[in-house]
Amino acid sequence: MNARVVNPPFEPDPPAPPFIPGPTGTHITIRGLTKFFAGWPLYEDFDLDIPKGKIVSVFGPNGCGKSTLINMISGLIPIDQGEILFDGKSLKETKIGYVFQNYREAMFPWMRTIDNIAYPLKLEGKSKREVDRRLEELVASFDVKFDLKRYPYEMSGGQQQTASIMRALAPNPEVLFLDEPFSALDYEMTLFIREKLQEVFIATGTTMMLVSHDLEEAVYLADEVLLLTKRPTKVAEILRYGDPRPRTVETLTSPSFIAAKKHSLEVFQREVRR
Ligand SMILES: Nc1ncnc2c1ncn2[C@@H]1O[C@H](COP(=O)(O)OP(=O)(O)OP(=O)(O)O)[C@@H](O)[C@H]1O
Repeated sequence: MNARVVNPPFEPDPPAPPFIPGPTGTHITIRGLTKFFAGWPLYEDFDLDIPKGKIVSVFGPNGCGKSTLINMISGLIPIDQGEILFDGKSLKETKIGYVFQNYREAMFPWMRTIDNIAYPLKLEGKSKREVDRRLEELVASFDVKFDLKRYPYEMSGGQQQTASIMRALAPNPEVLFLDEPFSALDYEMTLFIREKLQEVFIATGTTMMLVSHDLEEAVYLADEVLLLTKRPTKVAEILRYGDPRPRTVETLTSPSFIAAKKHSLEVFQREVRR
């Protein structure tokens, strides 16, 4: 008689590896992050610790997944596998802000700029008094000289991006993600917004993750430069850069800045050629 196996033996999934927390001072812990696009791995079993109260610049070869990384951490793109925790909490329990490269599509065109900035506060159910107080604080800290009653499309690119950053910061996020926030701006506006961002960072200590194509900008703002490999993407190196803040035009010619930039460039070139 032929023995026929009707039900194959039950094989439970292998147990998930134990979650290993990051070192003291870690804000975002990423473990076993896996993401495939069209059957091709972009990230596979990727681990990373992002420190709290620091600016981390993400830099790496074209298409290595810089934007996808911050989009996965911020929940804009789903992950295939892995775990991402913010101070041990899930994304749902964490307040985050996001600044897009394309500010023209980031604002609601039917709302005045001031209402765009107030929008996340209203979503949180803040009273008119609380909203007005927070808006006043933001206007003061960004030294806003333009009319926020105008619609976004009536303002310059730099003014729109300033307003986008104000909106992202309005609810006092625990983490701010910025995807090439300066790449569509002229140099003067880039310098202005970069300084404002640095001032806000000094005042609030908000953890920030910044994707940048510009190595000078990436290093200038960073406490850590996260240098990535080509895909399947790994951490090539994490470069710590500790010049005191506020960093100024003089910083750009300091030996430590030049050394950090040179080293980052060497790692980048090594990875591009690999
Ligand atoms: N929705 C998608 N479907 C398929 N492939 C995708 C998708 N999104 C991104 N990719 C691919 O994943 C890779 C990483 O994209 P991503 O935009 O994150 O890289 P990046 O490092 O930010 O790129 P760049 O340096 O060009 O700004 C690229 O090869 C891209 O083509």
